[in-house]
Amino acid sequence: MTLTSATDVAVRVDGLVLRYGRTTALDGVSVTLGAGVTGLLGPNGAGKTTLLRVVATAIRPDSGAVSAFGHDALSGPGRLAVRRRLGYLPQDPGFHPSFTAFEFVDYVAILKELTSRSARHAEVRRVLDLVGLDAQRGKRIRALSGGMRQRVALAAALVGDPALLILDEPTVGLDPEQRMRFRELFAELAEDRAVLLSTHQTEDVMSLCRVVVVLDQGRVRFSGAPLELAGLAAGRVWTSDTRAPGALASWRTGTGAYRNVGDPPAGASLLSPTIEDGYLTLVDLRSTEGQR
Ligand SMILES: Nc1ncnc2c1ncn2[C@@H]1O[C@H](COP(=O)(O)OP(=O)(O)OP(=O)(O)O)[C@@H](O)[C@H]1O
Repeated sequence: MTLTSATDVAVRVDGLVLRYGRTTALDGVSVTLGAGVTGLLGPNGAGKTTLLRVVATAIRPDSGAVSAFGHDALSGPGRLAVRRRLGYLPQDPGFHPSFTAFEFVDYVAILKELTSRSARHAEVRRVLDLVGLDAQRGKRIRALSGGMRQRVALAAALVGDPALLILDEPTVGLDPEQRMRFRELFAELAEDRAVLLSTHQTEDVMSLCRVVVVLDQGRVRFSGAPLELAGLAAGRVWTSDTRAPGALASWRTGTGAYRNVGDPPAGASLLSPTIEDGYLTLVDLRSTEGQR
């Protein structure tokens, strides 16, 4: 199945609950993914990585359902069918530092059941080329920069041309130029694929995502277009000459004026909200800081 329109559902997650001991990491999460990039935002510990790992079939939930491309991802045969169609870039890809970039991606390709050596090697060259690492393919991973390692991990996720890409903070630690390159690549890949992207970068969400899901304490707090998320803060962002003590967030900007998010005082001079402002109105970071 190729995803031809944004309304084709690739993945359906329904009522996921997952506990680690006494911590409830997912508390009844439901989401659907179609073609395009779905961004996952949320504070540290919100459950983003846990959700990605469930969709990637790396861990099982305590309850709930996950289906992808019409297969039940929680049953044995369904799980295998789903695994064959997904690529996963975890936060820690488990590199063996003495492997070369080529060897690492080749090793992943073997795990992905590409048994013909020549076809597999052609695929490894294709994905390394796609992430711009063709010239570095013989370099050992320990000798690569952090950004290049991220690209190796992305190449590994792209082996076999998966219809579903699951990316856990793929742009962390990248410089702005590399982030831009990754964005270009994700946008291109997402034209006919479902991409689930966990990130703390609200600019990535604004520039890439068709849908953004905000998770907080294991629950979906928002699901909609990035502009709708920004719109939640309409009328709640204002500028002032001094810090606004009652605001959810108040900071002095480079111009010397304060930017405030929260309930404005009468007569405040309002600003256009960003996606970050919308996020701040949903997730009151002050109420959760002590718990994380
Ligand atoms: N293997 C584990 N054992 C016990 N608790 C865990 C485990 N993995 C995650 N948790 C807990 O589950 C909750 C959700 O964690 P998760 O890693 O999914 O959050 P996250 O949104 O990805 O956070 P971050 O933005 O920091 O990566 C947290 O309270 C975390 O401490």
